[in-house]
Amino acid sequence: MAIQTVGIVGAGQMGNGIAHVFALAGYDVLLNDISQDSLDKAVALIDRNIERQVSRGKVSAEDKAAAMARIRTTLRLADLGPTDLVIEAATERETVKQAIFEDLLPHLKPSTILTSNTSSISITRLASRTDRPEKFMGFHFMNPVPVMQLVELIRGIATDEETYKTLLGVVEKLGKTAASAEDFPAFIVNRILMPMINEAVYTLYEGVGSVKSIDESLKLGANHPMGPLELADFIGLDTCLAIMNVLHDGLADTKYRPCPLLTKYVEAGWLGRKTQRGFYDYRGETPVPTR
Ligand SMILES: CC(=O)CC(=O)SCCNC(=O)CCNC(=O)[C@H](O)C(C)(C)COP(=O)(O)OP(=O)(O)OC[C@H]1O[C@@H](n2cnc3c(N)ncnc32)[C@H](O)[C@@H]1OP(=O)(O)O
Ligand SMILES: NC(=O)C1=CN([C@@H]2O[C@H](COP(=O)(O)OP(=O)(O)OC[C@H]3O[C@@H](n4cnc5c(N)ncnc54)[C@H](OP(=O)(O)O)[C@@H]3O)[C@@H](O)[C@H]2O)C=CC1
Repeated sequence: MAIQTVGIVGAGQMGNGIAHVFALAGYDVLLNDISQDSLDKAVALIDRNIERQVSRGKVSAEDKAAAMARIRTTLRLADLGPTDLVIEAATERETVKQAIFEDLLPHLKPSTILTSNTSSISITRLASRTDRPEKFMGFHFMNPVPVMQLVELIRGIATDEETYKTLLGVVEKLGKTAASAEDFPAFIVNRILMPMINEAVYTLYEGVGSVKSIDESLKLGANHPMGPLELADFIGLDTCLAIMNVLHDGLADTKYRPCPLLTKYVEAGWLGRKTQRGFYDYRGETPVPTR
């Protein structure tokens, strides 16, 4: 199936990155959020990020102007009805995602492919509550979307071959690389990455190391581009906790129990970079560890 128009639900860090790469690849993008402020911030951020690509000679000024002209925003979910592909990238909470699909379904044309950028939630379960489980897939981009090469494609139990092949073609057009994962809690990347991050939080909780020593150890001792606590702040501590809860509940194994310190940070509203405070405090000129 040919895809030209793409609706994106949720204009947070993932939604704006996804809009950025789709617009640059020539797709018409309609970005939706519940807050006008989030939509405005997302468009301003996309503009800044593409401008940086222009200044580095990676994108031409004409291509930037064309991409920005392809991005429209709306507060009304129903406006996404006529799009060919919908990518849901709202908060990592199953009830939020289910409500979005429920509200969207009456407005969708029958051929629209529905996808979720969820980090962990069952694609089969989300799909089963829609009228088109065969046209439903997990479409999992990595953060920051304009930089990361991988897209995980997750087929639910009912996803048909045409939907899978269509999304494979989209990933190719974006210039990214697809990896297929089976539909089990947190798929591949987060099944492996998130327990490591959670273990880093336990290492902090038990006093084995400080924020600084844990991050430095993994950066200098294992060549990770970011330390695990810095990466957790970058992803969002609410999202990290949500993924650990899905692993814990879905696999029923105590080895996935979320660290109580991670829960405490989320309960404090210290969600990482997006709220200016997490394992680091970002309110000053340079990040300062909070423990
Ligand atoms: C939770 C999930 O469900 C799944 C996930 O996404 S898990 C998270 C996966 N992501 C990671 O693991 C990221 C780990 N970190 C990294 O790879 C690197 O630190 C990084 C790519 C983010 C930054 O790299 P760096 O070398 O330290 O910084 P920097 O030189 O400033 O950036 C490299 C490039 O990325 C771009 N960039 C960095 N952050 C960006 C952002 N948020 N948005 C857009 N572009 C960005 C920079 O402009 C720069 O571009 P050029 O090559 O054109 O100069
Ligand atoms: N962060 C990461 O590294 C990655 C995250 N993901 C997944 O992507 C999704 C989004 O994550 P991320 O962008 O980090 O989260 P953010 O918190 O940055 O953004 C979520 C956005 O969704 C909006 N939103 C909430 N409810 C609705 C709704 N009903 N309709 C429309 N928009 C809504 C929020 O609005 P408001 O702020 O106004 O509440 C916010 O703008 C999650 O499923 C996450 O697991 C996938 C890969 C990587």
